[in-house]
Amino acid sequence: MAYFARPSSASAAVRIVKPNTPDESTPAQLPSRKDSVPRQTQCRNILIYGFCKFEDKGCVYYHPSAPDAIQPTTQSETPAVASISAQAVNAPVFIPKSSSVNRVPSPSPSPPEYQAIQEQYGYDLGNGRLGEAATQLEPQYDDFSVHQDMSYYSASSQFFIREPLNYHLYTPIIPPSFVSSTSDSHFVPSSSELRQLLQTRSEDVRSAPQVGLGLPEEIQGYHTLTPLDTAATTSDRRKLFNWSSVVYRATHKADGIPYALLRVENFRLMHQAAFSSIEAWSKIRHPNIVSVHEAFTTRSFNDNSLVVAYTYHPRAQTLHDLHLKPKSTYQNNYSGHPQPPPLGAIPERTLWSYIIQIASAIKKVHEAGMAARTIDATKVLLTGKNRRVVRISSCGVMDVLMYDTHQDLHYLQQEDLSQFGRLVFALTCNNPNAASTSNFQKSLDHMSRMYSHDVKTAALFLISKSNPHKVKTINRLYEIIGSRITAELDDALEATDRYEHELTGELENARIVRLLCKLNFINERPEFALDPRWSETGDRYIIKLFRDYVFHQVDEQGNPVTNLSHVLTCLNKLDAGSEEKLMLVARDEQSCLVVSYRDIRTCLESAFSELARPTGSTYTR
Ligand SMILES: Nc1ncnc2c1ncn2[C@@H]1O[C@H](COP(=O)(O)OP(=O)(O)OP(=O)(O)O)[C@@H](O)[C@H]1O
Repeated sequence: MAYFARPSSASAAVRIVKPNTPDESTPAQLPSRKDSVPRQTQCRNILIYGFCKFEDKGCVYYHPSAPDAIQPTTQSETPAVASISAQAVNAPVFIPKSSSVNRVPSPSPSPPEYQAIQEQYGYDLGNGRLGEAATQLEPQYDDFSVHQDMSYYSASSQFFIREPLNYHLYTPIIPPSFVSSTSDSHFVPSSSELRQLLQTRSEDVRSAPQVGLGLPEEIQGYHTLTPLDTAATTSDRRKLFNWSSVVYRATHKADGIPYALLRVENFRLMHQAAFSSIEAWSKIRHPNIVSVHEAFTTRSFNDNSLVVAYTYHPRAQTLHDLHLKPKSTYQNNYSGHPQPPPLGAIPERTLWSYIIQIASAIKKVHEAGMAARTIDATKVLLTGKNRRVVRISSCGVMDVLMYDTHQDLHYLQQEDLSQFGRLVFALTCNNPNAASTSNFQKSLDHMSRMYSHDVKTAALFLISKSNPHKVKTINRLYEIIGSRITAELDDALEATDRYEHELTGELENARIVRLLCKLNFINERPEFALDPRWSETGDRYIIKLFRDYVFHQVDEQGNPVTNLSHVLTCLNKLDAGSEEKLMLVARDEQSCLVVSYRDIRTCLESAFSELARPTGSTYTR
């Protein structure tokens, strides 16, 4: 067998090739200085295997006695060169046993060392969502398969040992022990449901509008108007005070982002100053308030319409549609007897979440010297089922509509709290009119039976009349609900952990995509620099063989191996520049190269920078 050191300084690859007969030549496969070998260079077999089978059979490299052997880390001297000996050329041909057996053992570290690293850092070769995807795409690959490379550290001696990756370059998934719960929680659904949720939202944003609705093509830069109202007919629509309103989803041409347009029909703006409140609202940013962007009037709907543009929350549902629309027999079911929560009753934990979030929004608005004026089940949106975030919508529109009435701010703020109280009554009793005089006592009894004393106290405080001795303010509500805020905060923090956990799983994806892009930029570019053998020589050839190793392996029956975890493992190691060696086999199986992932990474970087070089590159045509 003949060994050729790849003379390029960029790579320490060991090339093992079938010897050529004198008239055979493979100029393109071997680097230009291929016929010289460094006689004083330590044989790479010593480095890799600890011995060289061919030491006495023609191997031209230096074979030190055991104590003299140069450790891999110190091997950086300038190699001397020498010609290949005749024996070397006639050495037996290396024939790989099977194309899938490409692993080469590597000397360090010891398995316990690696295990310690693994335990300490929770390091996972196939980490990330793509790792999960592997199991999803390939159900036949069980957990063991995804983590098959970790099996090197089983007791069985038939497994090879791998070097650890540069684990500091990796971001392991947060170990489950640090995430209080990875299952469905108050705020965050299970991983797969979260995925589905995000997909449905994205689908919602891209859904095509109905045709033939006679809506304007574009108003004030907003196009693709799609009505969002759930009312079956126009007459079923609720009124916004005395005005009919309709909500559209529309995309703005400047940023391509969808917005919710609230249109008030037949409204004539008398004073431009009425828009001053919209300006004030557009400065309010709060997680429980649907952000206001702008307002304008238009005649595009063949009337005088007022339009206010808000942030669009895909798949948002009003609390009314979710909890109060008649769909169960529970509505107005005041039997007077204790009863289990009926189907559709809001669990107390959820109710508190709503109360705390709405209170927080009102506090923000009142502290800004404004009033919300739309604390109503038809205007509070739930944006996401598990992540029970509620947001007050339609803010600012009442200020414009009622501009002429000049209402007192204190009165409006008191009214916000009363509206809030009526909302709590409605939600606890599944009845929009639960706080009306005729229903009041029955509703209170019902609330007492179904919910804790604190709910009743908060609801009564909110609908009570303010008096000089006991002024009703949002801050006073906080004194009542304070003890419940801790649970909400805990859940919110847990949700943050969960989201970070989910995000971490996605973190590596970008690196993998970048690597794939680079590989694809480089591979198969016969036209580059008018050189049809561009991919067949030098660094590019190694990259091409690596691509085959990663993607084009076949099993013993010749079937393509489509194991995504193998792909991810290889790409992760390439990205980390692991010193681990692998054997790359030419397609004709007549030659192979032993290289480290670090070598391949160097080749990749150099080939890519050659491609990406702005000047001097002829690939600009
Ligand atoms: N900012 C928004 N993002 C996403 N959806 C929204 C937004 N604002 C309102 N919607 C949706 O638009 C629909 C209509 O909102 P609207 O305020 O008119 O409610 P409504 O009074 O219940 O309507 P309806 O006229 O159907 O009775 C609701 O289903 C609501 O979920």
